[in-house]
Amino acid sequence: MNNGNSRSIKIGRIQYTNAWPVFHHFDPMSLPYQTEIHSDMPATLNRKLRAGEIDIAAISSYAYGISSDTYYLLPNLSVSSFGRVQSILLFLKSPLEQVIHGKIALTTTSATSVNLLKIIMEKFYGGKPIYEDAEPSLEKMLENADAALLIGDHAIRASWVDHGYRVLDLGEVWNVWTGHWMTYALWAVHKKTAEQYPEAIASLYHALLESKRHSSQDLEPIVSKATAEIGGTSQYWSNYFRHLCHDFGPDQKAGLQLYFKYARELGLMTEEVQLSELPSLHVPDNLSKHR
Ligand SMILES: C=C(O[C@@H]1C=C(C(=O)O)C=C[C@H]1O)C(=O)O
Repeated sequence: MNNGNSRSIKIGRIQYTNAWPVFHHFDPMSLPYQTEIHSDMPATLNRKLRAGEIDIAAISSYAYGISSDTYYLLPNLSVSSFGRVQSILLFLKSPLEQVIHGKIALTTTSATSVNLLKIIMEKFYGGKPIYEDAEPSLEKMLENADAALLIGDHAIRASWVDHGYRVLDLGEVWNVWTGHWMTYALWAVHKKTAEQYPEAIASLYHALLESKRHSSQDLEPIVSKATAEIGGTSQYWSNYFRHLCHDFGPDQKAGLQLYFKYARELGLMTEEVQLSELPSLHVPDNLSKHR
């Protein structure tokens, strides 16, 4: 159905399980306007949103930070953790003392975590490693690097293999050093799209919130789906989803602003970031089936 929109709204969906609680019960077909779903790795969605190839997406919080003037944030949506996240992992082939001055292979799928790793290596550990981008495949990455950073399901699968490498959970390291939350992903919409199609974006936003609410009340559907599609036990996935937080309140904002501050201090970004949220809108009945 096309309810007055002259074109479909293009939505970017992170393929990794960490975003499932927000997307699983989100049915774009139930929205009263046309949509197009782009299901991709975070780094691809960052690029597509930046290029205007999509209108609204879950993207790396770092990617939001460097383009925050052109996007609105969808309030109270994120992928965050307080401490261990279990899917942002540095696998160490060499001892840590060697890694911090050695070579680290970085997954090409990430933006937040590669910069979080730089903050940890350089600001917290006082090192200066060489970084090299690589496809997310642990053994290949470690062929000529001292350590390898993987995120999302690539990290989860690699953590199940009995390879004997020491593993650092970057959510945990961040929390130990700062006492803060860490936010890895945010939902952003082009200001232009939000201004042109305010009701469509508001109803889409409400559908995402509704999916998040549904998942938080009952993890079973996403736990079963993850077990069937990725493997592992239902205990593993229940524990994984329980440790993730998909809200974005004052505590998560404070942690993310500290990350942005450290990133600026290291020259990884230049501007201060205003977290400007989508202005709240009344969703007319005919545009929301999700209230
Ligand atoms: C929690 C995670 O957060 C992800 C990390 C991202 C990044 O490093 O840029 C982007 C999106 C998130 O989905 C994860 O990868 O497991």
